[in-house]
Parts: sequence; C-alpha cells; structure tokens
Amino acid sequence: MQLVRGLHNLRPQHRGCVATIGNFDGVHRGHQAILARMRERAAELGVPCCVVIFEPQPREFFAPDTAPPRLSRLRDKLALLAAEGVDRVLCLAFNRRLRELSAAEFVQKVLVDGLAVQHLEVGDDFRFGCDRDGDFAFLEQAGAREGFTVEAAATVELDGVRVSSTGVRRALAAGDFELAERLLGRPFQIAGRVLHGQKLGRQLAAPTANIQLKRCRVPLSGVYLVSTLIDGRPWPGVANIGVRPSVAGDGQAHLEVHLLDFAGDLYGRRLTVAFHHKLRDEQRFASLEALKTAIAADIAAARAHWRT
Ligand SMILES: Cc1cc2nc3c(=O)[nH]c(=O)nc-3n(C[C@H](O)[C@H](O)[C@H](O)COP(=O)(O)O)c2cc1C
Ligand SMILES: Nc1ncnc2c1ncn2[C@@H]1O[C@H](COP(=O)(O)OP(=O)(O)OP(=O)(O)O)[C@@H](O)[C@H]1O
Repeated sequence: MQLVRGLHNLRPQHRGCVATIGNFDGVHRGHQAILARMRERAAELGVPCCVVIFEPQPREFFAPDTAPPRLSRLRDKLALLAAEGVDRVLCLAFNRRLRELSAAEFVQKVLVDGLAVQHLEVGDDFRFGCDRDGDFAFLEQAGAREGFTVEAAATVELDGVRVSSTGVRRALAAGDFELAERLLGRPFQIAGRVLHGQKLGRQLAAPTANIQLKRCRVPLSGVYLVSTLIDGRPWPGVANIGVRPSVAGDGQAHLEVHLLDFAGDLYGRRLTVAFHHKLRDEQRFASLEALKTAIAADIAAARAHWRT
C-alpha cells in the first residue's frame, strides 16, 4: 500500500482511481464493508482504490482536549487499511487551510484536480467541507458535472445499531470487549515498542513490558486480561493502563503488560496487545506490599481465566 502525504505529493500517475473519504478510526466492520465495496468497484474499472484520511482527525483539530481517544494511531490505521486491500492512502493534514475549504473547493482540489476520481464510495451520512456543507446529494451533482459516479454504501448495523467508531469507544469504556470485538471484527488491540521502565516490576513479582504510548490518549484505563503474539505464538497476560497512582510517576498514561510465565527479553520489540476482559479499575495503594498483593490476585485471575 502506498502512502501519499498531502496533495502536493500527488503525481500524474496517481490520477484515476476509486476513492472513499473519512476518519476510519479503528477500521471497524462498517468501514470494512465500505472498503470492500470500494475494492470491488476499483476492480471493475481496472483502477487503484484510494482512501482519503485526515491527520489529525477533524475533532482533534477543533477540540484537542475533548476529542475522543483514538482507537488506532496513524501507523495502526495504515496497517489495518493495508490489510483490507487498500492500494493507496492520501493523508491530508487537517489544518486551517483545509477546514476553510468549501465543499465545492474540496471536490475540485482533492477529488478532481488531485485524484481525478472515477468513482466515489461514501457512507449515507457522510458530510464534508467547511461547516459540513457537503453531503451525498452535493457529491452526486458534482459528479454529474465532473464525470465521476457516487454510491452510498449500505449502512452496516449490529443488533439494529449502526456500527461506528463512537460505538466501539463506548463498548471499551463499558468494559464490553465481546461487543468491541464484534464491532471491530477482531479484538481491540494497542501496538507499540517495549521501552525500559522503572524496573520496579521485579520487586512486585511481576516484571512488565512497558509499551510506548507516545502521549497518545487511549480509550481504556484499568487492569485487563490480554494476549500478545510472541514469535507467532499467542501469549496470555495481564495489563495495566493508567497513571500508576501507587508509584511516583510522570502523570502520563502507561501500558504495562505482564506475560504469564514468560522469561525472554522484549526490550525494543514491537508488541500488539489484544484486550479480552476488564478485571478491575486502577487503584491507589498505600504501600508497594498492597500493590504486590493486588497484582498477584490479578495474575491468579488471569491463570484461572486462561485455564477455562
Ligand atoms: C496487573 C497489573 C496491575 C496493576 N495495578 C496497578 C494499580 O492498581 N495501581 C497502580 O498504581 N499501579 C498498578 N500497576 C502498575 C505498577 O505500579 C507498575 O507495574 C510498577 O510500577 C512497575 O513499573 P515499572 O515496570 O516501570 O518498573 C499494575 C501493574 C500490573 C502489571
Ligand atoms: N456502519 C457503517 N456502515 C456503512 N458505512 C459506514 C459505517 N460507519 C461509517 N461508515 C462510512 O465510512 C466512512 C468513514 O467513516 P468515519 O470513520 O468518518 O465515521 P464513523 O465510523 O461513523 O465514526 P464516528 O463514530 O466517529 O462518527 C464514511 O463514509 C462513513 O459514512
């Protein structure tokens, strides 16, 4: 899959494609359906398929403090899109210039002059352009003028509710990992590189792999049953996501994973952690001894869970 960052990096060979536009945070089952439809149309027309995304996502630009936490950081999103068979991603910086484009200017600059789109696949609720003034009807009219077709993908629902990134975040916040997995079509995962921690874990009888979150806000907080692939083998464990109020810290959220009966060196490796069940909220313990007892109970719960 090819990544093109910004309109200025589009070249003549990028012209002519089937495209779709959106945040695609988490690449959930609704997104997967629209991507599959886009791929089909691209195969029919014999052209590549291209997903247009924004970085940051528009809500992160408008309200950085209150925007919802990401389900997928850019790198993860790109990997998920590649796995769905996307040929090309055009990643546009969402900034003042972009937000001020009217719907008509967006169509002209991005879809016509930039990509020379032959067919556009969008969700039926898709809106775009300054003040969200562009919608499906607008795109259809623009397409008739400029020579591209537009199709609204059928809405994907689960138990009568539209699948959405917001719905996945809600399921995660409620600790409903089964629902999150059904919405995503895979378990919820966070990937990152293993960094050196404070090496307190050994004292707590629970050495942990500290996974770099890069100041990124995550949609989870607490203690979880997890698994990760180590050299192709699923390995069970327990993880804590939080600010670790029982130890002096930096106030940032950390993801720490203790893998059951694991004795290798993971420093520097990139792990993908899948979340399966919430055990409890993170707590502030009065002593390291009390924290150690709680972690031992978490590990026992994990063992019991994986035995069943
Ligand atoms: C299963 C598990 C549960 C944890 N629960 C808590 C908790 O409730 N409160 C807390 O302050 N820290 C909790 N921690 C984090 C520990 O404080 C942390 O692992 C310890 O500080 C070691 O950090 P280090 O690897 O940077 O040395 C938990 C860690 C694990 C692995
Ligand atoms: N359940 C769904 N069924 C069909 N199309 C969808 C579905 N969810 C999103 N889409 C479409 O996929 C594209 C990208 O969606 P986008 O990520 O912007 O929205 P979303 O998943 O609904 O997120 P949010 O919950 O943040 O609004 C849009 O064209 C959107 O209409």
